[in-house]
Amino acid sequence: MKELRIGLVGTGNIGRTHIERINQRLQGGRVIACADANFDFCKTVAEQYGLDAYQRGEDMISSNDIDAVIVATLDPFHEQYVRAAIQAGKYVFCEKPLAPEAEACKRIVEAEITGGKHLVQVGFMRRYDPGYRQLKGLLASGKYGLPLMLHCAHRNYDAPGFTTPMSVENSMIHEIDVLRWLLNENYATVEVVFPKSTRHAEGDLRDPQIMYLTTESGVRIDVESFVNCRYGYDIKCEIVCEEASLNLPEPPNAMIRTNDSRMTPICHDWSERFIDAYNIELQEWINFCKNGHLTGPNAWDGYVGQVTAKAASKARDTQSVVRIELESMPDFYKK
Ligand SMILES: NC(=O)c1ccc[n+]([C@@H]2O[C@H](COP(=O)([O-])OP(=O)(O)OC[C@H]3O[C@@H](n4cnc5c(N)ncnc54)[C@H](O)[C@@H]3O)[C@@H](O)[C@H]2O)c1
Ligand SMILES: O[C@H]1[C@H](O)[C@@H](O)[C@H](O)[C@@H](O)[C@H]1O
Repeated sequence: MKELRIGLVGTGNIGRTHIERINQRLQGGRVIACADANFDFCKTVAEQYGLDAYQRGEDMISSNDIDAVIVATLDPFHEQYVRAAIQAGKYVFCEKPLAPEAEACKRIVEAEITGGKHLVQVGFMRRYDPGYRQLKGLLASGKYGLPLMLHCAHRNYDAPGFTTPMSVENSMIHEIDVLRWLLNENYATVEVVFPKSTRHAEGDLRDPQIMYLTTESGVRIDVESFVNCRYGYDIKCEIVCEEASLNLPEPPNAMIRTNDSRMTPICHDWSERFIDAYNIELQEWINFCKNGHLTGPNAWDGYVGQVTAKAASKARDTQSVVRIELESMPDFYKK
């Protein structure tokens, strides 16, 4: 295959950044078509980037002009397009979460198994972030003893329209996935507690929230989600091991001395903070689609994430510690 011809559904914020990175920076693939429920906007995006515009995502996905699909719509609409891609036998990269509900993720898993081919990759881009990859390498080296505790924070400058469940399902889902990948084990229990809420939280939103996870081997994790922190985009991860504390590196920035102070700027949002991770994940996805072998986060990882998120929702609503019940991984995903 010369160039992977990609159709993208969902031309919003991240959809457009993916079009730009694939068509202007990455190799071996090209977004040639797009679709969006807001068709007028979709046409302006198509015109800007020289793409074909489709009113219905399903029509684009089944078109013979398309080899592979990217889904970047709002979360509740991922399932319909991922399943349309599976139906058409096409590789599909779905932005996280695979779907907001565990049941929807399970339907995707079942459809993929029925189709008999690994087609789905989930946009858990932190697995590709050079900093998290360093942490994974340090843990694997065995030099620092076993991990015992993790202290994490996930802060967004703001999050218009966010609801209390979204802090887990849409935001902390990144930690749920990347920490399971880092530690190479599943979770056993989850609890969610609420500190005092910020005055910047809209409507009924409880913000910040703290999620406590324990893994099957007993590692204890705390993750703070603060989606209206109002100072920037800040992602922290400290892994306390038997003989060391391992810390996620921050993107480098020059320190500025000015106005009687020292200042080091930080990122404003995810698009700056994880730019390398997005580039690496999509370049690898294009390469793997072309040689017919996906290795990134799969539909089962997406499902496990939402089973954990569902347990977290129950823990939040009941203010109790909830056991995470996960069936064993199907053989299909062990290959
Ligand atoms: N990996 C990351 O760090 C990251 C970062 C940002 C967003 N995301 C994910 O990407 C997705 C999009 O987020 P965003 O910030 O770009 O949102 P956005 O609101 O900017 O864009 C969403 C787009 O989906 C379109 N849409 C809504 N319903 C649709 C439907 N039924 N069919 C087709 N199109 C539909 C909207 O018209 C809009 O253009 C979300 O799932 C989000 O969780 C991931
Ligand atoms: O909390 C946000 C995360 O920090 C980003 O990485 C995106 O996933 C975005 O969709 C979330 O709302």
